[in-house]
Amino acid sequence: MLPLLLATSATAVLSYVVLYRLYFHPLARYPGPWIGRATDWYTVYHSLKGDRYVDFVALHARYGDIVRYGPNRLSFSTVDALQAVYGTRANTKKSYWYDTMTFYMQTASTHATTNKVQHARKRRILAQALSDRMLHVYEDGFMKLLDGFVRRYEKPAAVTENGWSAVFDMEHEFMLLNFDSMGDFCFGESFGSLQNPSKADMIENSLEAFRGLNAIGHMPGLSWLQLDALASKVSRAIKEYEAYAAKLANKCVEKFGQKIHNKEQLSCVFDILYATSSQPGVEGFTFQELVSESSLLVTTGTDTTSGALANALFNLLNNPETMSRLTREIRDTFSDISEIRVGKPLNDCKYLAACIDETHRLTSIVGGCLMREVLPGGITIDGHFIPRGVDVGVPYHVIMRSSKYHAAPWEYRPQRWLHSETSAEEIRVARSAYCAFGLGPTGCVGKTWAMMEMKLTLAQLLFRVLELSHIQNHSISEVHGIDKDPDEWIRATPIFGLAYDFCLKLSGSVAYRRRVDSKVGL
Ligand code: HEM
Repeated sequence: MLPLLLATSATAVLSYVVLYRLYFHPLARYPGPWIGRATDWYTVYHSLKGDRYVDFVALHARYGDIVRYGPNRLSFSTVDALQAVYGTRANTKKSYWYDTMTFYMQTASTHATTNKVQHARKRRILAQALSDRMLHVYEDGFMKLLDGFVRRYEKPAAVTENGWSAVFDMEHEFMLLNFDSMGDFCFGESFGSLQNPSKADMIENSLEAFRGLNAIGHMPGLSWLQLDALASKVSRAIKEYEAYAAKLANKCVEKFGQKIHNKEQLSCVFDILYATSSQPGVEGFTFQELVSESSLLVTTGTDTTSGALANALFNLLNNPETMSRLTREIRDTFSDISEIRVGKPLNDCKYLAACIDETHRLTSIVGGCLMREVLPGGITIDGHFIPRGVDVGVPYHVIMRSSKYHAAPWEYRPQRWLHSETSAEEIRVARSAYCAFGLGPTGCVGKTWAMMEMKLTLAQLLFRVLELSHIQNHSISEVHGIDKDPDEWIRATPIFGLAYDFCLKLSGSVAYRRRVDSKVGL
């Protein structure tokens, strides 16, 4: 009798919750899939499946500019929403989703800090270490790694008789390069994964494990139900990584004293953060915060930049004319590989910048919808008042491929960003919907460095390598799961799904023929 009573009560409560959410909730008038309006299991399912970036495209195509995809969640697809949700004056804060990071880390990094005051404090310090004028400090370390990276394909063993190299998984190759470069950038020493790829296992394990953490972020109840075993791998991977980062940080502190004593230049982000934090009157980072900040920079900076490079290569390989034009620009601008450095000639490569912008637009590395919680006082988006407490966001793959803002939005057309080929008005409209690096006070603080790494890597690669070709053929519809003629999107190889919301990586297995002439000194 008791079990029956309990089952009946549970069913009654559940029915009440579902009916309330569907018909009486303050967001009840907004359209969306009924299962999503009723429960966050909808989002958990898609997070675990890793297809939220595709799902948002389908949801907005079906329901319009506003979609209720969770009981308390709204997704928007307009420029007005971008500003209202993420802009400088947005009355929002990072949502609960970011707090899940602190389940497993001792101290929240800037990225994981949801308190606006604390976030602003950390961000001010971080911005000093990553400002434009610091680029030259980090440049030498990166150039050395990049040289080793490009040369690695020049070893005789990598080349077959007909001049083609062995096949490389370029997404993985870029990951090793960027992992090492972030080690150098953050702690002043490369992780050495280009020489020994197993050194990158730590980061690869943690990425796959983020799948569970991501799901919990969308439904905190999962952790109350002790289902965070889903993320136990995250916990292990992050602990292992934190211990490693703490070791590196201690080493940096030791070296810092010597550098000051010998009047040497401070050369890594940790040094700059440590120096800034030690200034009198500055509410700087504690040692624990320094470790957390630098180690988290490594993960935020590795996966994003390497993924974006992989996506750039994917788009170029699938658009041979664009590849030729870009290669011409690089080779007309530089007459020797040693000239490809940070500076004006590289910045003057307008087509290179356009190819990178177009890569971010069409194949944004940010997969899902970065959530913000509406603060007291609410916000108004496109004339709709959204009350406090609601989670709001704009999915990148929707807004950056919207025909409202971009002509032929599914085509890779770098010229859409060039004033010589596109009207100022079209560019203004497209820019207003461009958000690859986020916007406002929580936008990417590493953007300048990331863009520089991408420009240098692509320029060096296209300067040195004669020809690149995809080896394995998979259609883009396999990658994106969208209804698109595969012939338009030839030869893509999905390498990495979408374990974490923050990641869409394409590219694939690539072989190359190297350029053999005096200019590249081979
Ligand atoms: C192509 C490469 C990159 C892309 C597309 C990218 C994109 C983004 C985006 C969209 C955000 C906002 C995330 C959010 O709101 O949750 C972000 C934040 C951030 N990015 Fe990047 N990023 C890239 C590379 C980098 C690099 C190289 C670094 C480090 C040097 C970096 C450090 C950060 C940090 C620390 C934040 C958090 C900022 C804050 O909360 O104030 N990113 N990035």
